[in-house]
Amino acid sequence: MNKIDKRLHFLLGKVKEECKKVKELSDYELKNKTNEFKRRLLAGETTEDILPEAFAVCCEADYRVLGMFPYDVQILGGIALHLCYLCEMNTGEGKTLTATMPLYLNGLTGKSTILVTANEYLAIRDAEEMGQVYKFLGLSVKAGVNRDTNEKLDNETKKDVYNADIVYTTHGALGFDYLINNLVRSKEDRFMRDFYYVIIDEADSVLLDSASMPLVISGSPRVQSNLYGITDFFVTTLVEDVHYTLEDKKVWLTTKGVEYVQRYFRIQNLYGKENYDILRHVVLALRAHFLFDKDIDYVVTDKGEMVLLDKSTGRKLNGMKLRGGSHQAIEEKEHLELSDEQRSVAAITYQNLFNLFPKMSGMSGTIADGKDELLEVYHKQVVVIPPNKPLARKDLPDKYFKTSEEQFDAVIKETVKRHNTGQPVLLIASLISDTEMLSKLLVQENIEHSVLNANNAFWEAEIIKEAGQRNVVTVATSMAGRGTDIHLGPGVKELGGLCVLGVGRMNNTRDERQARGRAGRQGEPGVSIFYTSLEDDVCEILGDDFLEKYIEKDKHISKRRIKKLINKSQKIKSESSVFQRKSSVDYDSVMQRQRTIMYKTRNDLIDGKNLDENVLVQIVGNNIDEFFAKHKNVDDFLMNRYILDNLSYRLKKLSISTADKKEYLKQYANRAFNDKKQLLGKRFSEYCRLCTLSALDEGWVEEVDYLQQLQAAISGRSTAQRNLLFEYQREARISFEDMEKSIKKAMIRNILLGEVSFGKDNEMIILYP
Ligand SMILES: Nc1ncnc2c1ncn2[C@@H]1O[C@H](COP(=O)(O)OP(=O)(O)OP(=O)(O)O)[C@@H](O)[C@H]1O
Repeated sequence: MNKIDKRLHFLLGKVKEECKKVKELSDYELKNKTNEFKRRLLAGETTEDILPEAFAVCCEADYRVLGMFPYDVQILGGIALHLCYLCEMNTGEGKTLTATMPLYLNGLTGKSTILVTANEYLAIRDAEEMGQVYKFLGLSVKAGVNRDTNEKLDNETKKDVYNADIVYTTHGALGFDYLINNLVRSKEDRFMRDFYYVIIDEADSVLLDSASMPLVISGSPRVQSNLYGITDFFVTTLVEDVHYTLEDKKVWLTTKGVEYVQRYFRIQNLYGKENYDILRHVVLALRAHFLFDKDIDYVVTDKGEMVLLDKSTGRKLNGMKLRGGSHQAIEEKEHLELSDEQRSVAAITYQNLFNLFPKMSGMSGTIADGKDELLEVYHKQVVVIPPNKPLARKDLPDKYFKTSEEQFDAVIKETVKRHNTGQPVLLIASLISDTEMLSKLLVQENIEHSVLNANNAFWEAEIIKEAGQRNVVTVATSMAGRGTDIHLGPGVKELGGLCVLGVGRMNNTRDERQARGRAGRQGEPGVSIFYTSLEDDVCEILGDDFLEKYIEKDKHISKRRIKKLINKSQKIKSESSVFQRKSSVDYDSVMQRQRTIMYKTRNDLIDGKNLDENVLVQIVGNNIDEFFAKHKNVDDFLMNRYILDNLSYRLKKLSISTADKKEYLKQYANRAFNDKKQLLGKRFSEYCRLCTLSALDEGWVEEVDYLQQLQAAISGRSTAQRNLLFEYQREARISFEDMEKSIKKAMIRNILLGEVSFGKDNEMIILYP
């Protein structure tokens, strides 16, 4: 037993001792423990000190309210979660109940305690079901999402939600709320407390699979660029390996390609700042043509709309847009009407979101597969909790086929065979098109079945519940592979439990283990088999030409060879995902550093931190110095222009010498500043704060948008000679400095040129220049 396991078992022993004592308490006494714990925490005891007792109280409440007493392994898991490890517990071991203990303990601190689950259905279900326990013990609990995902919660409701002792929500809702909470303009509109403790359910899916897709809040549309059409055509004239290189799902221009762009667009240096827009559009068009495939990455609907597909589940991602112009570039390639290109107002990745929690933990049935990456990126250790009962599921060896035709044929034969005995069968495929094909073949065999590839987690979960009944056949995309609890109907155990048939190699082994994990829950019997072929989506990475050679009609190829090729493809695929995620961490750390500074400054301003007037005067002076540095000859016309644009709408001649123009402007500015100060009296500092906030937001929104685009543009530069990350960091630093300068200008302009009036509650209304 290693050191961590020893500590967990030691604490488990303590909890079990306390459990014996707690059993004797009346309901009233048990509930009263919550107040006692809160008092003791306030008096200086730590959560670790009270862990054994608090866990015991929660176990007893779990039993009295839900009829389930946590097993020892669940208590172990709960302790590991409290100690902020990432916890692997087998699928079906009861992670939902496990989480009640650490959530209760951390909820006692009065600090924000949150559990994020994979979808709205689970968040609402768990808040309701597990919520009964917390309510019984006197803690409040809320779900942070609505049943109807289109219906958004308003800020007042959100305040109520995030003030609850324990919150169940989804990672998406939490991320967006965090961003929205940092866009508010006044203290009263804030609805979130500082983060404290989080448990991430299906942590590998959130921290790894969803990690590189940032959450982005979009604002007003950008003016539509007319470069999409030209660059789209231009890209069709390029020759592979002469003008561009395509490798491992990446594409970039060769030196010859760069020269060709320069000739074609008649520009000197494609990488010069002045040609940034051309570079960006060429890169976008290259990616649209060579990295995005119709019917695999996206579909075009009858209405002529491009809709993205989720590669791991095959779902249509309605309403989801690629960022930084990629969406429009693909629309252009497909000759569709271009949708509005929205500016990014705020963005964050999950990695950075969860790193904001001083205490972060997670659980999943399949997290140990990613343990090295999790340690490297999140500095988090994975702890594997043994199952309560030994696993009785039989995971049979994968079956290998040359073509998808043979593969589907074999799956259907196996389904028919098992179905004839009454055993329930769950077929899980990665792509929507595969589920449709399976369904067609089942109809031909006259087998009744349900197909789950819709976009509604509530509905899905209800149907999948039936999947364990006698004679039931269910076809689903891998979205049914996580978090769904399939109970066996009467007599099914005797038939061997649920049979999971996986169709096609998945992108990583974790998804496969999740799919198998629908069977054999809680030590029940079950069976799983995967059917794979060279035409599986993962094998695409080997290249069409290469594959065609093998798939040719009459050519013989041994099963061993097929197995080798498929294993290799999955390995390449998951390694390239790891690489992509690591590079997205590096890129995002730049934005994270900037965001930390900006949010801190913003929060200080919203919280009423006053600006030092001397500093303001100094900024005015610096702005003027910079103006003179930029313009060698400042004549009267330029001077007046500067005054009108920055200092005052009314030009008046001051009775001081204009011999030293710089000095004259500084005096002018000082007077304007003092006039404003006099006009506003006591409310001057509040006014300055609001003006600064407005300038800050304007600058930051531009920067966020720019960084999003910069990342897209940079990724298309030749990787051979350049360190892309380094270039990105350098350009990001320059743009941050530029932003600081423009914020300083805008804040002074706002202060000196802003028009103030007062509303009926005497609130300040400012019309910014
Ligand atoms: N201590 C317990 N006593 C009795 N039943 C339990 C206990 N713990 C969990 N269960 C039951 O076990 C089932 C599986 O629980 P749950 O869905 O939380 O598993 P899971 O670990 O989240 O699975 P997955 O990894 O698939 O999400 C549920 O039906 C639950 O009611």
